[in-house]
Amino acid sequence: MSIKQPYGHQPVFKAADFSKKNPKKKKRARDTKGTLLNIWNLIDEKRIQLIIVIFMIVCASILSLIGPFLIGRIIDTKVIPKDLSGLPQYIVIILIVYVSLSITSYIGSFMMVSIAQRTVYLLRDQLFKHFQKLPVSYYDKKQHGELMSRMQNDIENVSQVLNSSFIQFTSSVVTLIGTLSIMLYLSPLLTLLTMTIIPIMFVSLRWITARTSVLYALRQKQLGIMNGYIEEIVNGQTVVKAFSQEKYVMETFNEKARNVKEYSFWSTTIGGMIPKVMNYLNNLSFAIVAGIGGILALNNAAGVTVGVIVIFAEYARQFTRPLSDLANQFNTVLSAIAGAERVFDIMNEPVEKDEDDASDYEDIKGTIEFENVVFKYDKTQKNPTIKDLSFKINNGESVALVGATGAGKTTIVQLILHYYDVQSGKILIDDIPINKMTRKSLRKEIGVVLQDPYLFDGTIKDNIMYGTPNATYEQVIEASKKANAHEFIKELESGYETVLKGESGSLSQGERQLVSIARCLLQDPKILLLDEATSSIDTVTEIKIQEALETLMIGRTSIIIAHRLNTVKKADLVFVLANGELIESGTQQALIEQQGIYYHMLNANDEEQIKELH
Ligand SMILES: Nc1ncnc2c1ncn2[C@@H]1O[C@H](COP(=O)(O)OP(=O)(O)OP(=O)(O)O)[C@@H](O)[C@H]1O
Repeated sequence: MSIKQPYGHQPVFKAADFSKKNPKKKKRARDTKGTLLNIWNLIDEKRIQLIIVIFMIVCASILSLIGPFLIGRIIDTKVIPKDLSGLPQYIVIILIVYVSLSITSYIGSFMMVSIAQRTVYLLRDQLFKHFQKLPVSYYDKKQHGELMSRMQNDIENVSQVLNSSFIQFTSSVVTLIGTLSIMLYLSPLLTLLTMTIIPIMFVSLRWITARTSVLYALRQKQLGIMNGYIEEIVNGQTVVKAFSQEKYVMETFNEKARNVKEYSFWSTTIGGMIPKVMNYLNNLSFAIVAGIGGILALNNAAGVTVGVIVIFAEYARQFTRPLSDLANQFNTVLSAIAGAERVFDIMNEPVEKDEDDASDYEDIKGTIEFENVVFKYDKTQKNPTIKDLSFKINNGESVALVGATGAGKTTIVQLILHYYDVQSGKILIDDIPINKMTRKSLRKEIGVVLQDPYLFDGTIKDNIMYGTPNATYEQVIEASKKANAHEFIKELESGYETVLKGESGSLSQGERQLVSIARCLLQDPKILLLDEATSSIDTVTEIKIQEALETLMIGRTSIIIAHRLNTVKKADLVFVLANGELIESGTQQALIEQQGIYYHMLNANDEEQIKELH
């Protein structure tokens, strides 16, 4: 959680804050063509369907142009000359036109929704699958919120555009071209008059959208900040309460919510001007066409008739609507393409990949060896996190890693799991470099028990079976008994079927660790990597954990990031680390006798502690 000055104030929104500097620039895709091509590839087997949709949209748009044209013709050829012959046929044709219009646009929309949903499903599915394959180093560099935003917002934008904007966009283009062509054909003069409003329309729309796009972007940003804050505070509730920061949290939230409110108010208010302005301009254009067209019709000039005026009145509306739609949709489409590009960017990130000559190893015994290992998390890092580290742990041995915070204990564990590649040196399991083993076969033989074990939403049984889905219920109980977890689980109302929700429900940290030890026992790995819990666990549970860990360690090579003397005492060897280097190693007896760093770490003044270790 970020630390802020209590009761400090964040800058609040000022109406004058929004400038016309366009933040959209950043949101434009770098490679629009490439991104569209990627989407096209994703649509894949639905391409024919997409072409049918485009055909339906074109038909619907043409049909919507025919309707007013026919009405105008009826006025000129039937109503004004008072000749009603053939009128019923005209009416039937108009009916057919409008019914066909409804059918084609319905079919088009229906098919488009199916294409859109499938495409978005594929996009989500592929992105999620890719998330599973990305190396741990990728997640180190990215914020959790950012990745969530790709998964949710960016894909949602693509979904919206495919669901509705695509049809609107295509139909606007066809309608615009069609209307303009018919208008020019009927009366170039009236067409020119209708178009007099276009410059006014463009200037006013530009003025409005320049402001709304900034405001919408700022609103989204503020919304993101507010949502991030909610997530942070929900997760950190216990800390908020422990430090009595409720008032500060409420004030800070209020400020963020106020920003969202202000930006939403201004963006909606200014954005809401668009339909009003368009309506006003439509009426203006109608007045011009009706006024000047009327004079021309009365004087039988320029081929203008009452029917033509009626057609123009309708077309003038049809002409400005797609223009404003296009202006509105343009940014939505561009920002969705940019969102899609960000999604494809992630999908282009290299995945965790085994070397070509890596093989599956079935019978790992569990010897672990580091040979002059040098490792940096980041290539630009000046000092390596692990510096020329060498050691060997024979199979079945247990090693306690000790050292100050930041010494590199967790890093060693992560390197054995092959989460990262080392810069130089070798890590060997049973004399085989781990980069020659598939990660799957390596990790299958490594059990991990973390300080604060992660349990998933689901039953306790499901959590114990997480790495061993084919285990029987009896095996689950047996593992739990060995892990000292059976006692507390059976006391729960639903026993093994107790559902854990959100941060492992109501289990204590100690109980969570017992469940994770049971999970590890069931997995029955050759190598164990343990990170002992640091926080205080009640003595009874602690004894249970100690016992469970001892059971777990029998017959396995174990590396324990030890925080308790008792654990260190029971390990075969102690490795003392400082700044990524092994500065002392040996049995604890030998280290104490050596009276070196480990001895001093144990607090040389505390005779009791030393005695306890002997
Ligand atoms: N993902 C990471 N990216 C960059 N640096 C990291 C990363 N993880 C750890 N480090 C750095 O590497 C060094 C060793 O960290 P590591 O977590 O291995 O120490 P540790 O001995 O396990 O400490 P602790 O006892 O506090 O858990 C630290 O300086 C830490 O800041």
